[in-house]
Amino acid sequence: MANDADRTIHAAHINDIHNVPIRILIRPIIPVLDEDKVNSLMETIKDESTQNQVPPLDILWITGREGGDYYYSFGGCHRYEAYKRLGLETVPCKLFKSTVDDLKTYLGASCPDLL
Ligand SMILES: Nc1ncnc2c1ncn2[C@@H]1O[C@H](COP(=O)(O)OP(=O)(O)OP(=O)(O)O)[C@@H](O)[C@H]1O
Repeated sequence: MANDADRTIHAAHINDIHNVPIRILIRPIIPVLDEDKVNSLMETIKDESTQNQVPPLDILWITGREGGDYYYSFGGCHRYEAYKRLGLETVPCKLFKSTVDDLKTYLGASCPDLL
């Protein structure tokens, strides 16, 4: 049985991991990165025997008024950067179906008008 302490609140009941194209992820927050950590993660991800040690990113999946899908990503800054620098097309993600109200709790007045 999985250890609940290893899971975030968002992903606690979501088990499916999807390979999501990195180009469709919306990341509104500019991270402050620890370069050593990004490099170390790149090494771990590159090696097939260790890449499963890196947990998937948690994504807020929001459907807009016109039916479009928006994939917001907040945490996982170092993992995201490592996948991006490796030139990988997709990133393992857990999708959490969310609403614009959820998004507002992250973005406040910067929240886009999706609904
Ligand atoms: N070489 C590695 N360096 C750092 N973390 C690693 C490495 N290999 C596996 N991991 C795992 O990857 C995850 C990294 O998550 P962590 O919260 O530290 O950073 P992040 O979420 O990518 O960035 P941030 O917390 O800044 O948004 C951890 O679960 C850690 O155990």
